[in-house]
Amino acid sequence: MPHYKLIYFNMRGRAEIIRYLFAYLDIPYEDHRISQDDWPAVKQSLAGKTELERCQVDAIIDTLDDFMSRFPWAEKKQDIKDQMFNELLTNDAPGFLQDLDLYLGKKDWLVGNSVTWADFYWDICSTTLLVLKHDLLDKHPKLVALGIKVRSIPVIADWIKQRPETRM
Ligand SMILES: CCC(=O)N1CCc2c(cnn2-c2cccc(F)c2)C1
Repeated sequence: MPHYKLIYFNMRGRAEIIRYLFAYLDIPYEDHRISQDDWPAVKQSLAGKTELERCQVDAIIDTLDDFMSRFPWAEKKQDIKDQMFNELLTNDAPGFLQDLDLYLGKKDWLVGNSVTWADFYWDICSTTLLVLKHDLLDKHPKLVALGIKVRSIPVIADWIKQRPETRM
């Protein structure tokens, strides 16, 4: 049984639904509650170094998630699903990727001068998009290089090595 650790603040908030599910399914987990005193240090380790960078990280995360959320993942009619996926990958993805490529520019990372979870999320989303369209990033070598940089971070590389192999 994997060891689950739920990290949130000492409040119900957005975590309580997860706590209910763990309780209902009788799944053991560590209910780690970050104190207000510890939050500044934890927050700094997770995101950008300034408020502006943190906003930029959030904006990129939401932009990636919005695009990925447009795919009808749960569509049961395969012909409809295929058509919608193809339209998104053919008609919408090029403009989305052009914008992201422009935003990355000549930087090493999407935000600031060190890795953030925006870079992580780009690698996660682009890995799935490449499964769907293998040549998707052929015109975006800098975006490909960003994914390679993320996956070369030792602890990320270790996770990828040990995670279950799944198509999506
Ligand atoms: C039936 C459900 C299903 O096939 N999937 C669930 C959604 C999903 C998959 C792969 N990426 N992805 C995703 C990632 C980030 C944001 C987002 F909205 C979606 C596969």
